Amino acid sequence: MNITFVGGGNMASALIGGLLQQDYPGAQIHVVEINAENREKIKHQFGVTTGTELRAGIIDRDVIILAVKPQQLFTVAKQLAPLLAGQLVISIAAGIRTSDLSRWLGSYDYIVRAMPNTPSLIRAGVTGLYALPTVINQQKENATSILNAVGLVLWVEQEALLDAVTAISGSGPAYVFYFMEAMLQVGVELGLSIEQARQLTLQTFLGAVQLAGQSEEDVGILRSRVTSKGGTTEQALLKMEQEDIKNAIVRAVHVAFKRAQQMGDELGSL
Ligand SMILES: NC(=O)C1=CN([C@@H]2O[C@H](COP(=O)(O)OP(=O)(O)OC[C@H]3O[C@@H](n4cnc5c(N)ncnc54)[C@H](OP(=O)(O)O)[C@@H]3O)[C@@H](O)[C@H]2O)C=CC1
Ligand SMILES: O=C(O)[C@@H]1CCC=N1
Repeated sequence: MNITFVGGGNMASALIGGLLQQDYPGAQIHVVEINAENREKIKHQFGVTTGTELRAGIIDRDVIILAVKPQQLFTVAKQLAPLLAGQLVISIAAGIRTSDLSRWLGSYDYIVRAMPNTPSLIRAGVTGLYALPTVINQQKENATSILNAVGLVLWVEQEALLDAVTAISGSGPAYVFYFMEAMLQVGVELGLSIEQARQLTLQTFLGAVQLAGQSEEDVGILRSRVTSKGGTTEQALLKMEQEDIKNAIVRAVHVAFKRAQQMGDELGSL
């Protein structure tokens, strides 16, 4: 499949990097990017062809992945509309509904909405997918195969659930990195070198994730196994409870979900 990315920023880079790591032929990937700095970065990092314009020849490809910011999608869609002739359009924009994108593209039928995440760069991503009912099976398979190359794929039947996917796994890596930043900070405050704090923190996340993934028990039980009576973890968790950390995280993730809905409402009215 020949793929054109429109927008070559953070998420497009993660997808392209993951695809190339899986031996996807770079010659089949083209990136349209208006930002000169990002365009150069993509060209040097991945060796794929780049350009600044949407035009026939670039767009007559099997798959077009829209990877601009949600606020930029309307303009891109309006430029793209006259160039479409049956290609599969995959939009990764948070919040933007397929019905609105279809309207901007002149009642276009072949749209899949995707919500990937940045670990796609190392093929450890996870992507939620939703297809307009008019998308043909072969195109759904193509979308699955592209996103499967960079991680796990999960189709949802109701498009609204993609806003939940956005709040959990789309934004999720940032929550994890935030927690890591806190652990690293304390490690250094307590006298470890940055490298030691980094090794301890990363291996702790990796080990905990692998343990949770391989265990049949739920994460609450796994947590209780770390928490020795009268020990250190108990004190740390007590402090977290007192500071209402879990509820703060719950509220924060709900806010991400609401923001996705809000972007869909606001930008969808264009
Ligand atoms: N980052 C993430 O983890 C994830 C992001 N997403 C979605 O992916 C999309 C991109 O996000 P992200 O990569 O973070 O954003 P970036 O800003 O890093 O990337 C978007 C790029 O597209 C460029 N661009 C803007 N207009 C055009 C145009 N008309 N033609 C070609 N290129 C254009 C931008 O240029 P300029 O900088 O000059 O505006 C920018 O370089 C968003 O819709 C986001 O919701 C989805 C899942 C995860
Ligand atoms: O922050 C954002 O809006 C995008 C969507 C999910 C991750 N990044």
